[in-house]
Amino acid sequence: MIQLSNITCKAGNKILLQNINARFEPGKLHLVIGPNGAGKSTLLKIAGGQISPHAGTVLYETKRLETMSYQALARVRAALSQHMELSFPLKVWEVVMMGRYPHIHGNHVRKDIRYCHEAMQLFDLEELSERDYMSLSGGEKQRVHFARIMAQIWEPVPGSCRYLLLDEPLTFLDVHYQFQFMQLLKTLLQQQDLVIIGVVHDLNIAAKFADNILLLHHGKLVCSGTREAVLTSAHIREVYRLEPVIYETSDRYFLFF
Ligand SMILES: Nc1ncnc2c1ncn2[C@@H]1O[C@H](COP(=O)(O)OP(=O)(O)OP(=O)(O)O)[C@@H](O)[C@H]1O
Repeated sequence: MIQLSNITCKAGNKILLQNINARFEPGKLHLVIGPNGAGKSTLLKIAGGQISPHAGTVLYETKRLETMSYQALARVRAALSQHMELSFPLKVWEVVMMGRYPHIHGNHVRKDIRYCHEAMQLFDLEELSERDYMSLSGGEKQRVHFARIMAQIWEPVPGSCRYLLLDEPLTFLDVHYQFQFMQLLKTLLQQQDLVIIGVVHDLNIAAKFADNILLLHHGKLVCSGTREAVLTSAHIREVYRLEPVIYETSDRYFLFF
């Protein structure tokens, strides 16, 4: 579980996040939505320990995040950033192996190779394993980074959850891989020690896959909960200045604009 309590974050005089309280339990898919500039990436970076808040606390289970060493954190928490680019020649498997660095003392061992191989299988990357990363398409590169971050937290950690933070993971993916990726997250969540928080822009993706949706606007948490509670006409109008038509049946929930 990750718990954010009374989180406030500023840049100069600008308030990026104001008094955010949120709890991210394992086994559920938590998706953060909100318009451009709402504070979604900032929230994710604070939850992942990449930036520190000006006020408030971040707990990983019962541990305060700032008491964890960088290496201890990197062994349990993997983050996919919005702008991850590598501009030096590496093979695909070498990029995936970078995920294992927090676990490696000296050279990688057989176990690291196996985990990377399994992570690449998960994202259909076996055939690309020897390819130069820089020669890949945007969607292929994105899948390499999925494999890298999964390799980072492949092994369950005794006494701890594992945490996966995904900032706009669906960018670059075609609709097939978008759905495949979201389905895969749901499957991974059957391992009850995984906490997954993602940022997405597509409200229908959030409606279809999220167990818990957090709606941010101007650095404030407007509301959180189920799709029926969060993706209402009133919230969409207030935050996105659009009038949706909502189609709802017992198992489906769509927004049309
Ligand atoms: N270091 C900084 N200095 C000044 N302003 C910043 C800084 N970092 C972020 N901001 C501002 O804070 C606001 C929230 O940024 P953030 O990246 O968290 O938004 P977001 O919801 O992820 O947006 P998007 O959907 O466009 O990616 C934006 O207005 C951004 O310009």
